[in-house]
Amino acid sequence: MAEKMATSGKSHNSKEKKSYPGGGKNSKSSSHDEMTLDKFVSKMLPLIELEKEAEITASKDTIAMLKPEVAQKRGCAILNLKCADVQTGLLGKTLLELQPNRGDILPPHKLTPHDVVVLKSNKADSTSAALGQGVVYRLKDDCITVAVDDIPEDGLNSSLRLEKVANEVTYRRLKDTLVELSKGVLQGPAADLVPVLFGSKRPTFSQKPISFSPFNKGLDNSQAAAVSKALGAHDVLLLHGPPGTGKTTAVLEIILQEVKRGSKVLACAASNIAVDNMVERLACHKVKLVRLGHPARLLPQILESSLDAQVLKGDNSSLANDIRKEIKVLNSKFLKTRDRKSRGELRRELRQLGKEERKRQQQAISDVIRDSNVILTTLTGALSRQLQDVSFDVVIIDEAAQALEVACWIALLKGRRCILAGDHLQLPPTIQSVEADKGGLGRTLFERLAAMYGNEVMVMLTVQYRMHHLIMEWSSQELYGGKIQAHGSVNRHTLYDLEDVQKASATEPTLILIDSSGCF
Ligand SMILES: Nc1ncnc2c1ncn2[C@@H]1O[C@H](COP(=O)(O)OP(=O)(O)OP(=O)(O)O)[C@@H](O)[C@H]1O
Repeated sequence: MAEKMATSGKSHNSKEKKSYPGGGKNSKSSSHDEMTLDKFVSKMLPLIELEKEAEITASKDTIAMLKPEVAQKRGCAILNLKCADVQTGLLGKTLLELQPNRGDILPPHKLTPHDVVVLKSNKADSTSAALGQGVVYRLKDDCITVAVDDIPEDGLNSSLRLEKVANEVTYRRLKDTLVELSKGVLQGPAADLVPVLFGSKRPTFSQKPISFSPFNKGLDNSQAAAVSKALGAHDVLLLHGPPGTGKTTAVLEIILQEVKRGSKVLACAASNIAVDNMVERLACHKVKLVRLGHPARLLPQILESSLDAQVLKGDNSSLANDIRKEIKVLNSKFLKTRDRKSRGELRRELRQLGKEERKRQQQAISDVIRDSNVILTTLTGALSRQLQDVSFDVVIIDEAAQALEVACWIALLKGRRCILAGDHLQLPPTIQSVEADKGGLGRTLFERLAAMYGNEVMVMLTVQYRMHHLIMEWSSQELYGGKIQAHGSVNRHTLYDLEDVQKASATEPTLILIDSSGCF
């Protein structure tokens, strides 16, 4: 899935060294960069399919072809579970709490919140149909809670097992986006943005620099210039942030300035952690924001900002709460009932109530979305039902150089302007399929626009706040045209300067180069 592609695993990307993009108005783009919308769609559709197949094959390799006991040993299945409780969560989802049949704690496993899993009878072989499919919602040592759309018809009273499966939802969303991009987009909010991002219309900026009174009084000159340029961008700006130069700091200032001027902002990143980071850093400002996404995937400290938490506070959700209580009572009845006919009736009643609850919840959700100035979500989360028909004045994407271009389009189609923050000279997204990678799936929008427009749409941050100048020097010279400076607060700091670090040969020098040839 896109998030994983962006953050984990071994990349097949073969780029080893990139040159500094000294593009600009007069820079010539290679034929590789002359990408029309039609070309893009027809090129990406098969590559997405290849990537999906690669992920499915990888997951089949680890589960379906293995005996259940072996799959458990490898951490991608949990055997011998019993269903200890059934509850309802937000939007009528059913939460199944599964506990070990034997012993107090679950066996060691690699399941994490938001993994897609199937629930099977413990005795079922690898080809048997699943009782249901769901998402890991909560994990504790002694139980695992799975959110399913519908309560399984049969089998919950027997011994169960969970198996991790490939998440095809992301790929479906990527494909849906490509299809949308290819047809109705010219009437959508991004109608004027699309031609600019495909090179058939020139990007424009405000004639005069936009002055602003910063919320963050400590912005350095390059950050302030980047914010000003972003506020003056009529369609697109690339905020190029080499390591530790305060890319996210500048992004937050842009968000706050946009809200101040009355914009509705969609702020995204490829990974949940990067989105949570923005939420956490925005929370101290008086800005109406909401974080979309499954609560099981959010950092505990930002749960208050989540859609679930805000919906629960809204007036519209009290009715839904009453319905949920009713559902809970019926659910426990359902678990105890063995008679087939009564189970069927209970199921019908539960379905009806679930529908009603969803309707009420949907209203409560729409209220929160309408009243928020900033909506934060992962890129694939931007295609969620909650944002259907919602448009934005500006879409801001952090970590844009680690996100698939197709994933960026999920968010971009909802906005009139966009700001992409990232560094295309660092690692690109991870692609599982060698063929898809060769075909160009991993080439990011950030990189493509940097090559197509160069400095015409790009500003670079030039002061870094993370490392000693000697560590920075190499990358600054090799990749960033020697333009990066180390801020005074880090310019000369070493490991040894940190509290509780002992003086030693490994902590005193700034940089130790180790010849690793022959080590592997
Ligand atoms: N103007 C500034 N003055 C002082 N510290 C700053 C400034 N801008 C950024 N920093 C600090 O620099 C560090 C990096 O900032 P930030 O996380 O915004 O950068 P980034 O470029 O997004 O980082 P990364 O390299 O992880 O992508 C943070 O500790 C931040 O507080």
